[in-house]
Amino acid sequence: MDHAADALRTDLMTLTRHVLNEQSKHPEARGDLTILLNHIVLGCKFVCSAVNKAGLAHLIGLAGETNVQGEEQKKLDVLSNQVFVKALTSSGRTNVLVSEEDEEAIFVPEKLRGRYCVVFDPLDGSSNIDCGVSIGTIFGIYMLEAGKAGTVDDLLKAGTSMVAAGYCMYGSSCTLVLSTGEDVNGFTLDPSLGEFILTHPHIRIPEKGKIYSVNEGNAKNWDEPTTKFVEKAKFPEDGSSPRSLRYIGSMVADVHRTLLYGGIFMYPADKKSPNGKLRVLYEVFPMSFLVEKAGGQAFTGKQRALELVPKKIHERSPIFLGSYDDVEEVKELYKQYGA
Ligand SMILES: O=P(O)(O)OC[C@H]1O[C@](O)(COP(=O)(O)O)[C@@H](O)[C@@H]1O
Ligand SMILES: [Mg+2]
Ligand SMILES: [Mg+2]
Repeated sequence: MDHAADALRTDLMTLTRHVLNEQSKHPEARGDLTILLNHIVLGCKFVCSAVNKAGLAHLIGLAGETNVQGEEQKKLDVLSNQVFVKALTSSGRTNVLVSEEDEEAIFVPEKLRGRYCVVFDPLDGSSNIDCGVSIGTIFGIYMLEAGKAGTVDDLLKAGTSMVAAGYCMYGSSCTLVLSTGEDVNGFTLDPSLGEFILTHPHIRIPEKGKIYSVNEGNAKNWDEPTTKFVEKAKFPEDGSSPRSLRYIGSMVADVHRTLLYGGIFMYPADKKSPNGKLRVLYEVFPMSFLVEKAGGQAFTGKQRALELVPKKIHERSPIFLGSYDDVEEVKELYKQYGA
């Protein structure tokens, strides 16, 4: 038997094939989610190619506009948003869209309308664009009843109602991490083939980590549980080695490392930002979904992150996510010291 050829047949899995395999587990499925995911993947490939060329093509610069968060938009933010709105709308499978870059929700015209709602951050970590550090796209998917014209209320629901979530990281390689509700799998883009290949099957986050990830520049404004956690990470009381600090400042990259190596990523509340910085719908929920599916936990300082019910589409929340034991420690500290 030709073992090499056999290994190739069984081990080489493209993202397209993987999504079709997932679909086949649901005999009633009509392939709508598969088509939608294909369009998201197309958007990711497009943005990846733009990110790779950005420095060369003088694409980077100010677009002369500000987004709904009051931040200056880079051209790449604008371009990524346009790419995803087009990719999602033209899939013919979406209904209501919420993007970080658009103040209002987008309602897909009736002739293109499908049953999925998508929330997304088209370009996450935008302060890192100019220095070539990893950035990404984050998305979460909800399903409506068939034939229904969605409203914003269909998205103001607990994160537990998402049916799929993922992110694509534009870094030293382009990596897409996806969960359609069971396990979490990572795919790396082979740029010459133009295919995402399964490189990280069944991602499981280590139960306990040795890394903590937080913007320590905000430390003077933190609440007591966050301060205590970081103090213990640096000066362990049990004589163990201190944990390492890693903070990239792109949520996608910081969460990706946390998923693979373990540890905790946090963007806590502080005196200046009592709701933290990260947005519930298209940052906190999709990442919490992936971390939970990989065996970790996600906590807001008050509750399980996915049980939060947002009141506004651009709402923010504090977040602590990562290895099960590390998040458990944070939960204990909130019990002990309160917020
Ligand atoms: O610079 P800070 O305050 O540490 O914030 C970093 C966080 O802000 C973000 O860049 C916000 O995302 P956007 O770039 O999509 O606005 C996250 O990716 C990151 O975790
Ligand atoms: Mg973001
Ligand atoms: Mg963004």
